[in-house]
Amino acid sequence: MQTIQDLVAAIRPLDQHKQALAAAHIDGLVKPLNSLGRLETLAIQLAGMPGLTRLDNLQKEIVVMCADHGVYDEGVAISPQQVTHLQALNMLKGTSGVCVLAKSNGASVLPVDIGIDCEPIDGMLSLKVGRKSGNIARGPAMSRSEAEHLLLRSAQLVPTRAAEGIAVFGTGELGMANTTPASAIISVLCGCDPHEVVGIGANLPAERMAHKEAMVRQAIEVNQPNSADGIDVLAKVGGYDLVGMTGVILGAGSCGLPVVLDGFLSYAAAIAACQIAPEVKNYCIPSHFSAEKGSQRALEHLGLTPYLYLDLRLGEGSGAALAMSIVSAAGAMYCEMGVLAESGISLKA
Ligand SMILES: O=C(O)c1ccc[n+]([C@@H]2O[C@H](COP(=O)([O-])O)[C@@H](O)[C@H]2O)c1
Ligand SMILES: Cc1cc2nc[nH]c2cc1C
Repeated sequence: MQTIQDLVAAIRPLDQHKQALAAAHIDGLVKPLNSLGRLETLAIQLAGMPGLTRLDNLQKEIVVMCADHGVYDEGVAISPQQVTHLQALNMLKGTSGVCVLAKSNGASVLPVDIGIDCEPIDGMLSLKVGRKSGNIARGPAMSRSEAEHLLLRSAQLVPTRAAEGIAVFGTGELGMANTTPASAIISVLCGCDPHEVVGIGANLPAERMAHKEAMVRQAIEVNQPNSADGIDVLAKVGGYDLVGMTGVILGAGSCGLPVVLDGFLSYAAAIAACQIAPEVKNYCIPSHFSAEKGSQRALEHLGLTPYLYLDLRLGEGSGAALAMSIVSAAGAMYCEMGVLAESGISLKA
């Protein structure tokens, strides 16, 4: 993929003919009509994706974009910044929350250093162009060319992993303070006040919330991001991990493959991806409703209804990992259920 334009142009609409055939197939399965609810609409969504050749035995992977954020220095998060580095090591060891949930749902985890504030980590894929993004409360997170470079490199991970058999991608992240840039992205692209979207992140005390909100407001004022240009918004008030997630979403769309979103950070990335290429929404599968404050607003903007309501707010891709089992179940239902016509059952009394 040479340019962002190529990436966007490769995102095709879902195949409506295949979807109509899939809907008819599902209606003929041995069950009352529509009784598998959203599992049925999910299978129809998957059936329309040009990159999926089969729906059974789907191989799944969560790509965890790990990065640090300059805006951490403004006191917008309480976890020590080194947690990004230390928890990235746990990603490699398999002891992080997402690793455990991915394993129990038959998915692999691909941790990526896309800007952790540390020396290169042995055994970890690196797309790093800097050790942490710029402080958005004082200037841009990165240059436009850095954002474009990282977007393309992240998108390229999808065909690379798809060549190894991965069919379903999940968006994960890790980055202390990243709910601050995510709130800024959502405020700008949804056209709403920061007060509507700024939340506690990883347990910011109530007395620091007004300051975090002020920093989001300041970031937008200082940088003046153009809400009609998703890349400008990501570069000015985003962060490396958020750009990486946006790249994975666009990359999945360009390969005609599904991408399962995680929580608040992936809502921000998905909103940016949809600004850049609206067609990519068809490839997005929501997972859970994050407990972060701005979730309702962000999901409304995306027009997506999550499958799981579990009060999760860990991030890392943990909710995407859980929802992978729903994606697999939709595929199994589609491929393995018996058909009414061969069952001797008539639905009419
Ligand atoms: O996924 C979510 O909805 C979510 C909500 C709040 C916090 N997080 C995680 O917590 C970190 C960001 O929180 P904070 O307070 O440091 O901005 C980052 O590593 C995220 O993975 C994640
Ligand atoms: C331990 C820890 C793990 C995390 N995973 C995502 N954000 C996190 C924040 C903390 C503090």
